[in-house]
Amino acid sequence: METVRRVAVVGGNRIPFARSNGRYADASNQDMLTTALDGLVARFGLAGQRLGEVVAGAVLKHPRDFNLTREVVLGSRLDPRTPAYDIQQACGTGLEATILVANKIALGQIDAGVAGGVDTTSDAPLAVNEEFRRTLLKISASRTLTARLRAATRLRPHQPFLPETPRNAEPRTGLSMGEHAAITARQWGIDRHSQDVLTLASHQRLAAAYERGFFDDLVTPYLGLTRDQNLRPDTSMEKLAALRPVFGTRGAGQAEATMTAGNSSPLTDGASTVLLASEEWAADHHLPVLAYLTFSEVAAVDFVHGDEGLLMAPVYAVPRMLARAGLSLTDFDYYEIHEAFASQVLATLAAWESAEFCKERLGLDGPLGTIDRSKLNVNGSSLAAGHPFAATGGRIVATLAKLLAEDARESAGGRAARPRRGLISICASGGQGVVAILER
Ligand SMILES: CC(=O)CC(=O)SCCNC(=O)CCNC(=O)[C@H](O)C(C)(C)COP(=O)(O)OP(=O)(O)OC[C@H]1O[C@@H](n2cnc3c(N)ncnc32)[C@H](O)[C@@H]1OP(=O)(O)O
Repeated sequence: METVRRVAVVGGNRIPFARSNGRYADASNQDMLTTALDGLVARFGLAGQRLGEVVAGAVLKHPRDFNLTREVVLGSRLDPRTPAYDIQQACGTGLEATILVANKIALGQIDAGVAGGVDTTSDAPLAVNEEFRRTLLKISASRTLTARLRAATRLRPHQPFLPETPRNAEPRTGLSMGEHAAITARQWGIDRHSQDVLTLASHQRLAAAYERGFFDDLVTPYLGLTRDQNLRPDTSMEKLAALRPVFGTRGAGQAEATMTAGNSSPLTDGASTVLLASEEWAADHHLPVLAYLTFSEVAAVDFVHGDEGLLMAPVYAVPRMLARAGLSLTDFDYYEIHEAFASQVLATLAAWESAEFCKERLGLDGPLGTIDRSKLNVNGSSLAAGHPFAATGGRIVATLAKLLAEDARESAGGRAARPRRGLISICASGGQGVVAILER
């Protein structure tokens, strides 16, 4: 059995995130992820190096992208002998990829690797309709001309013109992510004003972070974008309050619909990567360590048969992880809670603050705790930056690792100080949640 080693986050690189059908409308997943990876290679002097592995993925993937990540490695400046493969855990993909690479490093199976994710809603895959596809398969599998002609008689002129587009909907319920979040918002009584306050803070904090150069060594300009295209530094409570609700507007309770295009993350294109390594590998390559990935957890909720919110699985994953780590919810300097929707972040916090919920559902004696809001998403999150599904995890890991490193440097002035800690929480479709702890 190998010894468990500490896993270092060395750094990250992403491209600015673009609005759907915005600046990256003509870019593919492969183009974007290759650019993000090559930026990482350039930043850390990895050209020609053979890494342990590269793990990444996309939520919306074309059939042509058989092993997208391997194609990306072959198109990058890494040694082509670097193994690579795709994973998919919805919006948890980037963080799950990070955990996979980290686990192999911890077990001594590899010394360094890259985790990443990419998504485009502009270049989404289109499938031909099911009936047409089945007929084409039958024609191509037919062995004789007669059989082929017989299969071809099932073709109908309208079939080729009815493509199937991917829907941002949960297969088991047919509801969109936003509709699910609206149900949860109503269950938890999350009001419009609180959602807009969180949204405004996200934009203001992301803008401030860009202004002070925080992202200078995390984001590489691409196709004319130097910062996230969705960022609206000039947004205001008045502008947000003027937007009309877009989710929860049908059926019972429509009068209380609170979710708008402002307080929902937008459809986004983008890619991110993170370099992870053993401490020895980082030292051998003269690369400073930003932070360490110490714990992770994945949970799932039964949103199909029960009354659990689709995006509420992190509510369960976090306390389990805290119990294993011997920590409480308030033992953190920073909280990175992915902002799929402002209402979902606020419902998550409300659940942890509810004695009743924590007793009944989490088996605790009382509330899990209340977090200090000034420590939440201090450099903005998905409401402002956008949310290219699989790329969000890498954005968050790299951002938090750098934040912890900066903070440790500033607060200790070089002296040994208490460890700095950050919590990552990402909700994913399918009723799942991926969470992790970074320490410095
Ligand atoms: C998938 C997983 O596994 C887990 C998850 O993360 S779940 C989350 C997955 N993601 C989603 O579900 C995406 C949800 N978002 C959407 O579907 C779409 O963005 C949306 C339906 C909410 C809005 O779409 P849209 O109408 O095309 O947005 P958009 O045109 O940008 O904005 C509408 C208006 O609001 C305005 N607006 C948006 N944000 C604003 C802000 N912060 N301040 C001021 N105005 C704003 C825009 O300017 C626009 O105004 P005009 O019509 O006057 O131009």
